[in-house]
Amino acid sequence: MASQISDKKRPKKTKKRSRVESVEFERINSLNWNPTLTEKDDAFSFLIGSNELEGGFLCLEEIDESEYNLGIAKSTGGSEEKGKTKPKKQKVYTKNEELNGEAKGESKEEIEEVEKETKQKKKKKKKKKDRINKDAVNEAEGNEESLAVTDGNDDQEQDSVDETEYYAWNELRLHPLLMKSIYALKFKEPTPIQKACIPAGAHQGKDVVGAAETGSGKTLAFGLPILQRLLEEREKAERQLPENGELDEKVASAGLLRALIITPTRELALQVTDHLKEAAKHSNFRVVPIVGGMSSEKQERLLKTRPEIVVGTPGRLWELMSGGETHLVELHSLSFFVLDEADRMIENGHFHELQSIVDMLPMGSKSTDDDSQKSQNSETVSSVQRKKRQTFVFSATIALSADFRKKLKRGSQKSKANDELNSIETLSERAGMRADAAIIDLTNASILANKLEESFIDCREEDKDGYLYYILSVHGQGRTIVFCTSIAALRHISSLLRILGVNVWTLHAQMQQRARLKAIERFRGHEHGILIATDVAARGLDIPGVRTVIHYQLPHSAEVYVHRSGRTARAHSDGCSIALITPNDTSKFAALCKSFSKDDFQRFPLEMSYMPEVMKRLSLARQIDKILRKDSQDKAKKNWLERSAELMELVLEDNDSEEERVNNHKRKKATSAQLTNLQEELKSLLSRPLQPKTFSKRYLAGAGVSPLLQNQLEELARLKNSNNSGDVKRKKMIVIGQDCVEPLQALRSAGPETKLNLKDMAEKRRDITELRRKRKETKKRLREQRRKQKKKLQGKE
Ligand SMILES: Nc1ncnc2c1ncn2[C@@H]1O[C@H](COP(=O)(O)OP(=O)(O)OP(=O)(O)O)[C@@H](O)[C@H]1O
Repeated sequence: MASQISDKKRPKKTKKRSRVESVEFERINSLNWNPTLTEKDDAFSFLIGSNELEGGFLCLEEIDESEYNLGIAKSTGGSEEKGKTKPKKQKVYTKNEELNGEAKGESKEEIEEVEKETKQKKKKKKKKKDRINKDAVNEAEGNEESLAVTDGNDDQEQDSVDETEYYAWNELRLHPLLMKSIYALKFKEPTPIQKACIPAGAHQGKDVVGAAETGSGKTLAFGLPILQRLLEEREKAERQLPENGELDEKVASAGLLRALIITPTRELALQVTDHLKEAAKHSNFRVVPIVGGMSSEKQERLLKTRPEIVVGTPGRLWELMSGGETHLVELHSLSFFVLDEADRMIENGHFHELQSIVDMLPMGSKSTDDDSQKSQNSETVSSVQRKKRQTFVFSATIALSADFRKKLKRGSQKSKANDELNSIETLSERAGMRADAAIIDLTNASILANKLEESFIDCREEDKDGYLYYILSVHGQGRTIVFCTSIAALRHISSLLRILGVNVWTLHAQMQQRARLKAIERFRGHEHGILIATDVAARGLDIPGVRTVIHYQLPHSAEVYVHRSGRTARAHSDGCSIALITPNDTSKFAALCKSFSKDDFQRFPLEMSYMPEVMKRLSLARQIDKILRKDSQDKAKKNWLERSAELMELVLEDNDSEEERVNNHKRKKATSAQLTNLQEELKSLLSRPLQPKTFSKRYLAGAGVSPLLQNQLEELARLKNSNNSGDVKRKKMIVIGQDCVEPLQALRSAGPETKLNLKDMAEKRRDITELRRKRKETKKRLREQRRKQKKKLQGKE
């Protein structure tokens, strides 16, 4: 309907509108995007409202609207049913239609009611402006009190904000409503990737390829430009309205899908949704996640609320799109297309669906007849808007991908030889990325996060469990994520650690989505939590306070290593990673180091005197685990047999002889007694703190060291170390209060002797190979000599 209106009138109005637009543009550009709302600038106050559709992990986990008061319209998703979710926007459009005399089926009373409501709103708006104005006056009069930035809907949010602390954001000219969110998030300054991407994405309207280290704020680097442009667009249309009284086509496009963000994992999609919701809190844009593992019907209901921004995983998105879900197939209005963790997207398991989604996007500037066909169905958005769709492609490891590395080096020039279909470059181009895209690569040579300290422990395969237990119990401070490559390994260590009394949560792809989210939520809620995860948790998960990442098994690629390690040392924090390296891993590890251009790696400092006690406990735990595993396997087998028999209506007969039954019974009893004994023994060991066999001269360690004693010992260590400054290597004393020292702290306190120079290592390896070759040659020569001598002797005879 809206397009019918504008189509008829457009030719006459174009000139006037473009003049009005240019005046408006000038005015908007001249606006100081300072969050101090003055009467003149405060055109947004009436838009401020709470986004009722709050998501978050738990909301989505349960996703039962009634439990979480989501207020999702159950039937048609019509605006009337949305309740409080988007009332203001909806009313504005109704009014617009009325002004254009095009409103259908609206009675006079309805129109009067709308007018009445609009008047009330204006009154409210004026009240708020007065209040803000008063604040501005206070400020102008030199009142030192910081301005309280409040949400338009409630006065409870009275956190006072000292805007001067946020001056670093000024140059980015973000919308006041976005600045309000930034104050609430307490992000004092933009991160470098945000600084680089916001001008290009938000003000120059460019496509952006962004590469920056893990945890560097990439989500807002694409999220803020999207919100900024949507806000500007809305504001412009709102301002235009009273002047020409005509319905703006972009305003009419609200309620259509404007931004589609695709992430490789469900958890990441939910997290990005949460992050964007926080940023969009005051702008009233709706952000909805569409991910697998949750009921499609419920997600379809979420889509009926017609969110402007959808964040999803390729599988579920494609499932709904190919099923013709209305909101998702109306892509003519899409102005932003984002590939987060783009390099992961082109890997197996994601690519097919993603390609199908990309192929559904209108072709932008390469618009074809086919597109114009589609646009006939599009009621509201002009082809100009379609051509302006922005594409954002982000990842921390994009620069590690061979084809993109080339592109990043070349700048925005187009690739000449790009035959590979499943490359990020091809995918971006198919998604409509323009040749003048801004390419922003802030990754350093090693790609790894700056504040990340890396280390390794070289050990035998059978000792890995022991070292893992050692780190978790001797240095059990802060959150830790232990990464495994296989689910079998994950099950093995989580079972052992639980027997050893270490509380762990697990996360892997075979878990139900609900359980996956619960595990993350619980891990997030525990200051010293331990999460054992496969690589589903490697990308994007943003959990504050993760201090240590342990690679129990090395990942298959350098990219995954970067992302795993990037779960720590995020935002402005530091952290460390520890890789457990067995002899089988050495070549893989060397290749990893090579891809990060790393010269030296640090050995994690171990206090070996703990190991006898560690191994004693571990041996008991392994025996207990074996018995419990066997028992549960037997039970599962029995249950399966019984169930199958029941299904087939058969009666199971016990064919065992009396003697066999007695023996079985005896065996069970003995196993049970053995289990009790082992458990008792382990319990008694666990009741005592883990103690080193002997106190080393260099390390003072032990459980239960009080903070006071810890301080005194540290002071002593400092004194001792400064007295022996000449011979630091031998005499340096480190104080370890068990459970008080984070792995990072232990790593930093360790002397330079733990540094392993990889060049030296490679040289040594070369020397050894050379030595072996020489030995082999000598042996061969000797053998040859002996053979000749033997022949000679035989000839003489
Ligand atoms: N300007 C900022 N100042 C402080 N913290 C910020 C800022 N921007 C984002 N953050 C915080 O930094 C953390 C990491 O952000 P984000 O998840 O966007 O990183 P990322 O670069 O996408 O990481 P990854 O590559 O691992 O996905 C988040 O907790 C986010 O809230």
